[in-house]
Amino acid sequence: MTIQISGVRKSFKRRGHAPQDVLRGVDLTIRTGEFVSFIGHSGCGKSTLLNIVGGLVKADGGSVAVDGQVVSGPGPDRAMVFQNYSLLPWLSLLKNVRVAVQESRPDWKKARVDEMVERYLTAVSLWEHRNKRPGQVSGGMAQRAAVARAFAVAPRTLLLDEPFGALDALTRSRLQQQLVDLWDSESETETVLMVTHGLDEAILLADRIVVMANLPYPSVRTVIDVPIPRPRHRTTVVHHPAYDAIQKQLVDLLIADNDAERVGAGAG
Ligand SMILES: Nc1ncnc2c1ncn2[C@@H]1O[C@H](COP(=O)(O)OP(=O)(O)OP(=O)(O)O)[C@@H](O)[C@H]1O
Repeated sequence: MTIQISGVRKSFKRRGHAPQDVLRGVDLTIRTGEFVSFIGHSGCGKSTLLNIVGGLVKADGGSVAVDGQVVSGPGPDRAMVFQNYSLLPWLSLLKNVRVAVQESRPDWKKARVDEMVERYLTAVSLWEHRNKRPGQVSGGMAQRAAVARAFAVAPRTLLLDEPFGALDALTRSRLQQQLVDLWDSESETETVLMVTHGLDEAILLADRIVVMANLPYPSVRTVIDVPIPRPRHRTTVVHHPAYDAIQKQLVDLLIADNDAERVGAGAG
């Protein structure tokens, strides 16, 4: 499904201050089947943009259209995964996934719900832990349950907001692989948008990396193609001839943005 982001603007009111512009005219087209990462300094509006695409936050201006339909709220075609799992702590992993599927897909028969819940809890190796509550499992397992929950509603687009940011490096790398495997599998999920702070994670996973700019002009700074063929593996991807150049470009852009923000803050 094509996601067309056109002139999206957003500002937030701040008590005792002028409203803060968080996004000033974002234009971006995301094609069906793409994996797009969003990177930029803290506070540059990455989560806000993802939430606008997810229909959780309303833009002040501009629009997001999915396959030509303007987004006016959340929908089962777009599932989100957040850094803090956002599982319901009083429900088992199984019930967390099942409740989400039942709410998102009220038209599905029980057999279809059960099949999707089992398929994705099994795919993330949690079926035998399905009766445990989130507080009884590790952070990595809880995040796997959140990933299973997102895939189980069969969204065509997955929106990931720093999903692995709170995990240790080893767990993070396993989950990155599981995510790509699920995306590559026969899942209905075609397109992935992922906010990340990890340059390596962005290069490993993305077809394109959207670098967001900070104040004084928060928007899309540039979009970088990652022409590294799939399947990619973290141990080999770093040896690809394009890897170092992309990493350097990202570092340079982020440093330049830091400097621009300092100048902007000084001028203001
Ligand atoms: N609901 C809100 N009310 C007021 N301000 C908000 C709200 N949501 C976000 N902001 C502000 O908007 C700016 C952008 O926030 P956002 O979370 O989109 O940034 P981000 O790039 O995702 O940051 P991070 O990388 O730290 O998660 C921040 O200054 C934040 O404080």
